[in-house]
Amino acid sequence: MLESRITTQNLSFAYKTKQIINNVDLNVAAGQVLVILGPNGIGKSTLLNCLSGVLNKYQGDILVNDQSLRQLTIKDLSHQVALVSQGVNIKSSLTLFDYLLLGRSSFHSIFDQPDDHDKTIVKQIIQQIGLENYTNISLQSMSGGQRQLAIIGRALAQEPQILIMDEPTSALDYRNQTVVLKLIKMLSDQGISIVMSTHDPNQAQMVGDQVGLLIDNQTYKQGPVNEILTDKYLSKLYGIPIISTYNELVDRKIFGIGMD
Ligand SMILES: Nc1ncnc2c1ncn2[C@@H]1O[C@H](COP(=O)(O)OP(=O)(O)OP(=O)(O)O)[C@@H](O)[C@H]1O
Repeated sequence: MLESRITTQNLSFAYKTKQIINNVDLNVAAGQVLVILGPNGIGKSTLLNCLSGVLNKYQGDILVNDQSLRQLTIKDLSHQVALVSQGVNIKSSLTLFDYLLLGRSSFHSIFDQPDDHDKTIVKQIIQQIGLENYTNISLQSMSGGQRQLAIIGRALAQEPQILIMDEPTSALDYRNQTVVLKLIKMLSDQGISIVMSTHDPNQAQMVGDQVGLLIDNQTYKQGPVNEILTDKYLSKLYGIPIISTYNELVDRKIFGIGMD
């Protein structure tokens, strides 16, 4: 199977004069999960939108394997990189099945109809995200959490090598958070590279290989989970005491907020 890594070189981005991302060098090896943490408004979505090609007026470079994102055609880009955006408010009269089929459009010319292979893939994905009972329900009739799962499903329908996920569990209950975190693990085991943002360090501990901290608009720090996910770094990142304890039942650290 084709595997892809994604790296950035001196990546910077500004909205007009408002500089958000400054000289970020990140790297994700094939099949690895990089979890981005940082306070509200620091630039996580901006960074992920650059990585997925949604924002393209950045400085520096983004490389998929050794090829610049700027050199990829839209079709090649959509086969390499898919974005799971924070779109729980999308209103669409499309059924879940047809919405996911849209994710297959880059495999065909605009005059082609989806074929049986596309439909089989979409059915499999609907099972993976646990929405079989909603196959023929319109997106606008679904709950926010169900729509978040649908957005993940549509990205998977692109069969990307690199998945960029902006807070993919933010609207989900504990059970569906587990569904998505297990899916992330399974996809990375299959060689898919994943960059996701979250506000929950516990998720970084559960699925991350690497953690990237957007500390301020000038500083990005990336390293292995064990090195970066420490009480000291997290307390500094959020400006409040963060205290972890080891839980032997789940065999990992659990992070909590320290309140005096
Ligand atoms: N289209 C835009 N035009 C101008 N400024 C923007 C735009 N989108 C975002 N910003 C600003 O850029 C900064 C970073 O926003 P971004 O959404 O990337 O942060 P974030 O870390 O994802 O935040 P959150 O955790 O709250 O989702 C914020 O100050 C925001 O106000």
